[in-house]
Amino acid sequence: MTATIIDGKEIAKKKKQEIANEVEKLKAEGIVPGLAVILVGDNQASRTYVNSKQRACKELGMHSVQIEYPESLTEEELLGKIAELNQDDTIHGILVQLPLPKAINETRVIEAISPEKDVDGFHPVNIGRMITGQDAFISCTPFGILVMLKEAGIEIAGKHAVVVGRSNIVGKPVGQLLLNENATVTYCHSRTKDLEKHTLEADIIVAAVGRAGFITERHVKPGAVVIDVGINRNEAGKLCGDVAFEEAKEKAGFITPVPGGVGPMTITMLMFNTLKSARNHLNKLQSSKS
Ligand SMILES: Nc1nc2c(c(=O)[nH]1)N[C@@H](CN(C=O)c1ccc(C(=O)N[C@@H](CCC(=O)O)C(=O)O)cc1)CN2
Repeated sequence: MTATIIDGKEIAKKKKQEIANEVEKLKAEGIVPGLAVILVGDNQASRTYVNSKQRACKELGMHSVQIEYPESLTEEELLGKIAELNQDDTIHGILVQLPLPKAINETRVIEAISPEKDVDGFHPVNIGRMITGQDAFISCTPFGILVMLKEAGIEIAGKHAVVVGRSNIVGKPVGQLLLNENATVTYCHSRTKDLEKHTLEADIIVAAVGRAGFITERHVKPGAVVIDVGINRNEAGKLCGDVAFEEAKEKAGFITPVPGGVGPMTITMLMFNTLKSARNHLNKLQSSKS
C-alpha cells in the first residue's frame, strides 16, 4: 500500500482564501486585522518565518508590523514594547518569534502578551481555556494539524493517537486537541521504553521529536495516519522531517510530507487567529455601544 499524501500547501491555500474573504467583510465593518511580529537576534530560520508571516498578512489584506531588535535587547525593553502593543487598538495579534536569545526569559515574555492578543496561543490563559474546552486561541501548528486531519476526511473520535514529543508548543497541545476530539491519546518521549510497542498501536501518529527520520516504517501500523511535524536539516543541508518518509509512506494510509505538510498550515492558522482576534475586538466595540 502507498499512502495518500496530505497536501498541506493545498489545504493552506484553500483556508487562506476563506480567511481573505472574511478579512474583506471585517474591513467593510471598519476593522483591518493587524498583526505585530517581534524578531530578536539574527537567527536565519526565524527571519525566514517572520518574513513569511508578513507576506501572508499582505496577501490576505491584513495590516502588519515587523519589529526587529538586536541580540543585545534586554528583557525589560522587550516587555516594554509588548506593554505598548497590548494598548494599540490597530494591533489585534502580537507574536514574539521563538526561540529567543538565552538571556531573555521566554515564559515571562509570553505571559506579558495580553491573552486577547495572544494569536500564537502560548499564553497559559489560552492553554488552560483550550484544555477545558472553552473558546481560546489554539497554537498554530497543533491547530493546523487538526484542520489537516479534518480536511483529509480522517475520523478522529475513538481513534488511538500516539504523540511522539512533549514540547509546550506542539506535542502537549496537539495531544490535548485530539483528546478534545474524543481520541484516546498516548504521549511518548525520550524516556519512553519500547517506543515501537506504542506507535504500532496507533491509528494516528504525530511525530514531533525534532530528530530527522526518527520514525521509520517499523513504527507504523499498516494503514495508520502519520503526521510529521519535524523541521530538520540532514548532513547535506536538506530539509527533512521526523519521519523516514519514503519507507513510512509504503505502510501508512495517510502521510504528511516535509516540506509541504504541516509547515504551511502553521502560518495559515496564525492568520486565522489574527482574524478571530480582530472580530472579537469588533464584537466588543459593538456590544459596548449597545
Ligand atoms: N512565535 C512562534 N515561534 C515559532 C513558531 C510559532 O508557531 N510561533 N513555530 C516555529 C517556526 N514557524 C513559525 O514561526 C514555522 C516553521 C515552519 C514553517 C514552514 O512553512 N515550513 C515549510 C518549510 C520551510 C523551509 O523551507 O524552511 C514546510 O514545512 O513546508 C512555517 C512556520 C518555531 N518558532
